[in-house]
Amino acid sequence: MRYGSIINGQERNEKQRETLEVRNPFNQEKVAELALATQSDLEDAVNNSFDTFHSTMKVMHAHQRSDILRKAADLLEGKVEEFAQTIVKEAGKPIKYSRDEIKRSIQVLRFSSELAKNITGEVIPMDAAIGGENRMGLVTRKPLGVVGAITPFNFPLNLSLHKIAPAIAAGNTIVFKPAENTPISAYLLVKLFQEAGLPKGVLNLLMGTGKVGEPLVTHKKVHKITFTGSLPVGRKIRESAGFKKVTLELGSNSPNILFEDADIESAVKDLVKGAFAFSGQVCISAQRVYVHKSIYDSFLEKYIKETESLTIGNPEKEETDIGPMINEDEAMRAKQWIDDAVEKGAKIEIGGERNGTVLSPTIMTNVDHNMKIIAEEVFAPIVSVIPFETEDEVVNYSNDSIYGLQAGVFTKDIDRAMRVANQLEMGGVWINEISTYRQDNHPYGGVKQSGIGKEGVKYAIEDMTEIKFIGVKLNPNH
Ligand SMILES: NC(=O)c1ccc[n+]([C@@H]2O[C@H](COP(=O)([O-])OP(=O)(O)OC[C@H]3O[C@@H](n4cnc5c(N)ncnc54)[C@H](O)[C@@H]3O)[C@@H](O)[C@H]2O)c1
Ligand SMILES: O=C[C@H](O)CS(=O)(=O)O
Repeated sequence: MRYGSIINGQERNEKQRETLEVRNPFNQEKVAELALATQSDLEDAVNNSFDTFHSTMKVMHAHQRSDILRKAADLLEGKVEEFAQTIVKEAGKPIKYSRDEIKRSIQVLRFSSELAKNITGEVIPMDAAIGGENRMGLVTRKPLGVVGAITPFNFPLNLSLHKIAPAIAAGNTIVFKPAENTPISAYLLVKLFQEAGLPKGVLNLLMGTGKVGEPLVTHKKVHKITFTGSLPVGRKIRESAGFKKVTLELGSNSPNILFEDADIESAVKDLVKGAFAFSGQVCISAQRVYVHKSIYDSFLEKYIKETESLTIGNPEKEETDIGPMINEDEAMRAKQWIDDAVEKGAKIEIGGERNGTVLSPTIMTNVDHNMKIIAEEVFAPIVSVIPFETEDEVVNYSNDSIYGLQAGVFTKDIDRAMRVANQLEMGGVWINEISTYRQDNHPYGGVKQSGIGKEGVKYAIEDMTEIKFIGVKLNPNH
């Protein structure tokens, strides 16, 4: 199948277009061909989104936007398997995790549908200021206009919906540039919205690489860029976006801390999933596990044993826990980071083997903060287990990073849990839960170089609207 951009409801898929192949990361079979967008498609998409904002979207009421989002959720509920199988093929995500992603996506649509009807403002007590008597002050929320949404390969449906659904709820139009390796779910999503009754031009789709992402970021008619992806690209976007609002959801090297009173059995099970789900290609994947020295040996032994029980192989199979990475270059890069750490004195406790795009789940010890597998975002099935002695020490270790997205703290002592949570330089901290856990309705987004702004439907809507003050001077004699 060949997939093209969709602008004002029309697909642009002519034969003479430059194309890009999409290959199944597990077996390298050709899954699809992408008909790439040109500079003139980009102009058309942005202009059409701009015009649609001023015509269609400005007169579309909250209850209509809410209905479309709810209808999209209902339709997606009937297509879980079609979308899940697509993500298996284009991203190599094991089927059970692909289905989880679709189920979360349905919730994102439902939260957005509900919140579309609840975008409220406030009334300011104007007489609180001397001279403010007989005045009324209203704080209202207005949509921004055209939102440019640029998304990554690893949660191609849910992370796209975390931008598109709140943007629609808030009354914006969207130019959507999905990752070039996972364009099919993006295409199906735009079709799903068409079926749900979204007017053409509200959601325009541009197929292509960063080459089409760049001019979207700098375009004068785009009011906001919401980007999820890597730090280097995020940095570029920040520098070139000018006065636009920018949300950046970037990477991390998430720490998880186990104190001596942690429930080891359940932490072990959760941290296997937390480090290795989708081969660690999750921005909040458990990358650093700090374990109190009194339970270190026992934890490590159990952690290795549980990791041994994972099933590695074809992501289409129900029993598969670990499938491929997105491509061979990425698997080679990760393997090289392991080798580099070993050269510097690290030990592989389990894993460390690469077969094409598949890297076996790897636990490392004897690591230090100068190794890439600790200091940088590993984004692969590699986790390091590190002993610590004191609370201060582990807080310092955890904060010794350019990133700060999410962390996990495991202890039965609530005072300690809260003390540590407050000291961690993170966008979010889970207590007795892994860093990798995310619900779609809590604020989500990093500090430091993990990003700017928040998602989680309510918070994305806040970032996709502008506060507008309206003041009225009343005549007390009327
Ligand atoms: N914080 C989060 O919520 C979150 C969630 C998922 C993934 N991520 C991060 O995403 C990364 C992995 O995803 P990826 O490999 O698809 O990321 P990536 O940065 O390579 O690509 C993301 C998107 O940006 C586009 N792009 C590339 N260059 C561009 C440019 N110069 N201008 C505009 N757009 C450009 C790509 O085509 C793609 O659509 C990891 O670093 C991961 O941590 C973060
Ligand atoms: O990859 C990072 C994602 O934000 C994880 S999740 O889809 O939000 O759980």
